[in-house]
Amino acid sequence: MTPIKGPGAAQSHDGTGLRVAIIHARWNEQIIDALVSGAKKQLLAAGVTEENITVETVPGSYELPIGVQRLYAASQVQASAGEGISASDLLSSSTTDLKTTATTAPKKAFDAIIAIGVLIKGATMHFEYIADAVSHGLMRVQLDSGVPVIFGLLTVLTEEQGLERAGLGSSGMHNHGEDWGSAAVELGVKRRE
Ligand SMILES: O=Nc1c(NC[C@H](O)[C@H](O)[C@H](O)CO)[nH]c(=O)[nH]c1=O
Repeated sequence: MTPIKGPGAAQSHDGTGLRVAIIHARWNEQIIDALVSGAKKQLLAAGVTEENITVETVPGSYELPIGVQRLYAASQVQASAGEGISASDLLSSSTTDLKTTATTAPKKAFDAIIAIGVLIKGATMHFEYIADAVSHGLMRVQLDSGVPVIFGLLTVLTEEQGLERAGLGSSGMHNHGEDWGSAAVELGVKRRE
């Protein structure tokens, strides 16, 4: 029987020419790395080129909203400044701890940004406060800036739940990062229309 819960039938969108950023926290790296790989795999499969995918990191999920905000703003400056200005020069001038891996500035601002983090419930209320702050923060950045921000924050109660949702568990659950990559392409394409 087809499960009721799930992302629905896959749609196909042409990601050619899209510029997408993946910004991820560095906590719980084994799960993070699998999620980032899954998202990147879907971006490439949709035609987004390697040079149009920028990967950034922040210390933890709590830094994702400011990281997304600063990264998008830097890409807008890049777009107005044109080629040749390295993104890291632009970012370093903004006294942020974000360092992009880009070497030359593509002309476009990001069409979509995927924010990836993994929060694992501990013995205190820290998990709840970060999850709430980051969820609202990413939504605010998305609506204020107009750039689609794909919500890639896993809020899991156990390590096993996190491994399962990164496609690393024994249940065969799919890698949720792939859903996020597909969502970034769809929203990026629709934003251009
Ligand atoms: O505590 N657990 C986690 C965590 N804490 C750090 C937090 O996001 C932030 O970086 C620091 O508080 C400094 O601002 N960050 C995560 O991504 N996952 C966790 O499971």
